[in-house]
Amino acid sequence: MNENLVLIWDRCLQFMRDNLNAAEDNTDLKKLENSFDLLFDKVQPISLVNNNLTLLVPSDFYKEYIEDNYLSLLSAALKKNIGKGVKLWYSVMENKPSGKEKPITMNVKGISTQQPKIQEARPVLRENNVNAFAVPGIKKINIDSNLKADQSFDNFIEGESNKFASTVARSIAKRPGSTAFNPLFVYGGYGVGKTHLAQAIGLEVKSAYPEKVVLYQSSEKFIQDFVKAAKSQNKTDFQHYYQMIDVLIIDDIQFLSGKAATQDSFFHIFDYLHQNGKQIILTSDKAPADILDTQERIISRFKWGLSAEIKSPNFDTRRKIIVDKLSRDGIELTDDMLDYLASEVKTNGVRELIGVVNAVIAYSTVYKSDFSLDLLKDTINKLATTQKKTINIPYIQEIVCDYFGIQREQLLSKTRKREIALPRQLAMYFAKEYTNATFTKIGEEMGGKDHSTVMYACDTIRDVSKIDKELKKYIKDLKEKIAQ
Ligand SMILES: Nc1ncnc2c1ncn2[C@@H]1O[C@H](COP(=O)(O)OP(=O)(O)OP(=O)(O)O)[C@@H](O)[C@H]1O
Repeated sequence: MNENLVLIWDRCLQFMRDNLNAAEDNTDLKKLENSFDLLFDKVQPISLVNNNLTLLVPSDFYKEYIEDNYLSLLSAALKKNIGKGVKLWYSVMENKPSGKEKPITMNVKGISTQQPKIQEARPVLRENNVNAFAVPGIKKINIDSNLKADQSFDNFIEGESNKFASTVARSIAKRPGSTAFNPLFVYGGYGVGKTHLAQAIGLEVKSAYPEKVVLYQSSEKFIQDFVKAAKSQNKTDFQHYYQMIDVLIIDDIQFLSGKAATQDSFFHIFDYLHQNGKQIILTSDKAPADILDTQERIISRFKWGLSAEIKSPNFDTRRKIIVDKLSRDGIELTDDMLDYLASEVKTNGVRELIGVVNAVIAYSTVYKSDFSLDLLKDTINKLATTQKKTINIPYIQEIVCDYFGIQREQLLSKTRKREIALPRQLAMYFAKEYTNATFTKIGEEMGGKDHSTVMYACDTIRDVSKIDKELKKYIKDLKEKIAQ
């Protein structure tokens, strides 16, 4: 790289940094200070020819984030260090929608210090292409968006584990369907905040653009609706319904695995929405490449926009979440208590952390000013003991196998022999009764059974136990054993 260019760019960065640091009275700029190095570390100047400066950026996200947040600062830095009339170009590294791994670069015009106007980065994504599934005469309808008011950006604590995903989410919420992040594919482990973030986008869009139709849907509901529609020959209506949505959020998209017909329908909905500049947000417990039994054309579409991972929160983020949650309930703990909580409760997801904080809130409300570090430690120990007794699917399987004297492998097998099939149905029934697991999740843990098999098992046990004395006794005995 040209040494002179490096020096000039360094001076520009320094100018921007200095001005962010000085912006004590401007909270918006102060917020940007935190992301400055994170962002500009990955940006390189690659040429400066005839007042045309080209920056190499890892993806469209960087270009858009720079232009959304640093436009005037960057413009001033270029003017000061290079002179008037500098034109800025971006060279964007990215994966092609075909899913090919090899990065390509693409030159995109950016700001000019004469006319600091934002240029469209990828017109091809924003064109209103003619779409193959257009149905004339579709009218907007009022639907329940399935959004929960408490899952907003305001309640979402940012930290290293989710910084990237939440920054992108906020960008999308400002301009749904008009950024390059379409679809946004958020993935990560259990309870790390994927649903919360996806819901926050929906809420923000609804508040900024009330006329937009936003729909949050679990993939289970999507699959159930599809199956119902297919049975009653209403597949076209099903598709049309989803094609009316402006911002479609589908949670836990990995559950579409192995459902070829639902995938076909999803494919058509996806293409229609994408081609019409509608925003699609998907969450999953796996990265696109790790999702099994899903058509390649769908996996490649997952990669078209942006995949953002949310990881388990680190100490700092856990601490911030705890402080935020407590303060909402008007509770203050001392620093050593907060440190203790954040370091001891190292659950993977945020869900368990919130469970523990709720218990702490309950105890501190009872003990008030007597709630000390020792009492807090005691509370956490008690919780740890109770948590060991948590009823989960493997625990239910163990009890059922013990009771009927069968092996776990037999329980999870496909055999339809009554002496195995009945315990299996009972295990499914108790899994639904005693855990929060979905039908799909239970099916997965019961040896890869379909969610409809689990639904059928639960219905059967419920119905037959009303008249069958033997089954009634099994249920009574097993209930006692599970609760012990
Ligand atoms: N960063 C965060 N700030 C505040 N609350 C959070 C955060 N992350 C998660 N939560 C809370 O933790 C709980 C679990 O989060 P959420 O349901 O979004 O997880 P998830 O990743 O979708 O989980 P799953 O894999 O089970 O679907 C929710 O109550 C959510 O509000």
